[in-house]
Amino acid sequence: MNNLTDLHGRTPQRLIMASSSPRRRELIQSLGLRIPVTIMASDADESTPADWTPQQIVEALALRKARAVKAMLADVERNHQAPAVVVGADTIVVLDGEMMGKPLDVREAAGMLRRLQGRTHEVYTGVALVSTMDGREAIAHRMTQVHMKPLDLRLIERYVASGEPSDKAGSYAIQGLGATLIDRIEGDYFNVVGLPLSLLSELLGEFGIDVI
Ligand SMILES: Cc1cn([C@H]2C[C@H](O)[C@@H](COP(=O)(O)OP(=O)(O)OP(=O)(O)O)O2)c(=O)[nH]c1=O
Repeated sequence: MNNLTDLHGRTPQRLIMASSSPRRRELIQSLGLRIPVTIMASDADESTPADWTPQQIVEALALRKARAVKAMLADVERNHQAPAVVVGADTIVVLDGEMMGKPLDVREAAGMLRRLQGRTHEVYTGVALVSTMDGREAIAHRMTQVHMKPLDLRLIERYVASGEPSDKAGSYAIQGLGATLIDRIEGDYFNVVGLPLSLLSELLGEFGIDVI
């Protein structure tokens, strides 16, 4: 027996993305995996102690999301035997050590963009995989540096009015109109969008799922 199978020699037969984010859904589906991929939003608590680092936060929240969906599955699928791997992810933006999640309203969105404009910030995304077969877990994160152009206040107001910032950490979407606000990045683009596909493929490999 190799380390890609559980004690019964089984490999995961399905993947469950523990997310309500349409970006994460599209990204994981873009891999075209041979096993079925389904989506299930988690109800995980996203509060964290004030002294945690960005790495600790994104890894812990990614794991909470994956564990919460695994627990929900145990309730709703008592008789479902097909072994699954649940994937959770969490993204935050960090400027000068200050962490930014999703804005509560347009005022906060504009405030975040006023601070980010003309500066370099970091985007952290944690990814966690949890097996329903044996409870095995794998957790990691990636960091991408993002250089944002200087933006004048009227542009920020117009961008916020577009509605795009509302459900995005740091109040911008690099995959949307926000692309025009970014000068350049260092690191994985998909990490900024919310699911680093390169890291995800490495973790899936540890669970016996080959992307290519
Ligand atoms: C910086 C940035 C973030 N984002 C998004 C990715 C995440 O969806 C969101 C960060 O919030 P998260 O709390 O990580 O995720 P979520 O609440 O949207 O979804 P779920 O917890 O159900 O998986 O910000 C972009 O889409 N583009 C970007 O450029």
